[in-house]
Amino acid sequence: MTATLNLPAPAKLNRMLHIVGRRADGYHELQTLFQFLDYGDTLQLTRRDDGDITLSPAMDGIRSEENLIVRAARLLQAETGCRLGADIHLTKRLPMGGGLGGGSSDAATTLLGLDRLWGLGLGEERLAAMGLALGADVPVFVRGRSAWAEGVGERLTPVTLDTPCFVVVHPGVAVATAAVFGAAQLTRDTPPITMARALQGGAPSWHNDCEPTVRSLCPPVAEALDWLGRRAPTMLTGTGACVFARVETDAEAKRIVADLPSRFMAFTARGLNLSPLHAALGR
Ligand SMILES: C[C@@](CO)(OP(=O)(O)O)[C@H](O)COP(=O)(O)OP(=O)(O)OC[C@H]1O[C@@H](n2ccc(N)nc2=O)[C@H](O)[C@@H]1O
Ligand SMILES: Nc1ncnc2c1ncn2[C@@H]1O[C@H](COP(=O)(O)OP(=O)(O)O)[C@@H](O)[C@H]1O
Repeated sequence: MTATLNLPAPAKLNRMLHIVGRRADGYHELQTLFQFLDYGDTLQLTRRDDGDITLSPAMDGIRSEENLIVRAARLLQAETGCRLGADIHLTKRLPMGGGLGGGSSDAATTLLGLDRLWGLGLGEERLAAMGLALGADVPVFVRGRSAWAEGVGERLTPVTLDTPCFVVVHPGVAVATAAVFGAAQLTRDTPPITMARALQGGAPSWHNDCEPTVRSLCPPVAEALDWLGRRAPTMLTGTGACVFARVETDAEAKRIVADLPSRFMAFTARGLNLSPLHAALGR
């Protein structure tokens, strides 16, 4: 059996995001379209026979046992009684608190990668349920298909979206998801729509209900929205901090990035309907 796997942990974008209510436990009910990007982190997973889980290099500000990668590995051991372990090396490219789902994607790659490396053969159903225990955004990365999501993001319907080139701008700050959902001014009562209606309108009709709140809580995000918005139709992803624009050609994307003020960071990427993780695993 293979002892080492090198696997991608792609970024996601929320192509639109509506907040349609609030549950009794305080969590917000969403309607959102998730899409993957051909850009993200990379994990190298090497099997160990002694049950230990190691993660390198250390990530600033996150203790190893809090890291979603280590938590995903431990959860898989606890749920299955598997006595194998792993050395995990992370190449981190996605900004933390960026709305690109980096931590959630790392967790999903750990679940699917160790399932393969340890020969567990768990189905996607069980892996997605374990993922949900780690975070609301983990199941979509486990499923690996562009999706219409409802609830807190766990009720997923696969969809096929357009796959344009995007410019993603990171304004150099992190946005705390809890601060956005705790803000008094947040719109929480957008009337629910059907998936068919969301898809029918297409990109020009899409918006993110978090955007006005994040704009006022976090001026650098407002600046990034305005800067990119002068060049192409721009939106916030998730609760930020990253903003993205859909562009017509790779050349246009490169022109925009070449113009970038030094206070921002940016990358270009293509939208994908199948996660590169699933492509790599042949799922
Ligand atoms: C809203 C999304 C859209 O993709 O934003 P991003 O995190 O990607 O920016 C996600 O679903 C976020 O999911 P995730 O990042 O896992 O959120 P968590 O860490 O579980 O939530 C942090 C805090 O935000 C609040 N929260 C989160 C999700 C939600 N649907 N309703 C909430 O009220 C809760 O107070 C929670 O304690
Ligand atoms: N492997 C990981 N990568 C990124 N963040 C992680 C990881 N493990 C735990 N976290 C925590 O999850 C938080 C959210 O990170 P991330 O998923 O990158 O942002 P977002 O949810 O905005 O897309 C981070 O601020 C960090 O405290």
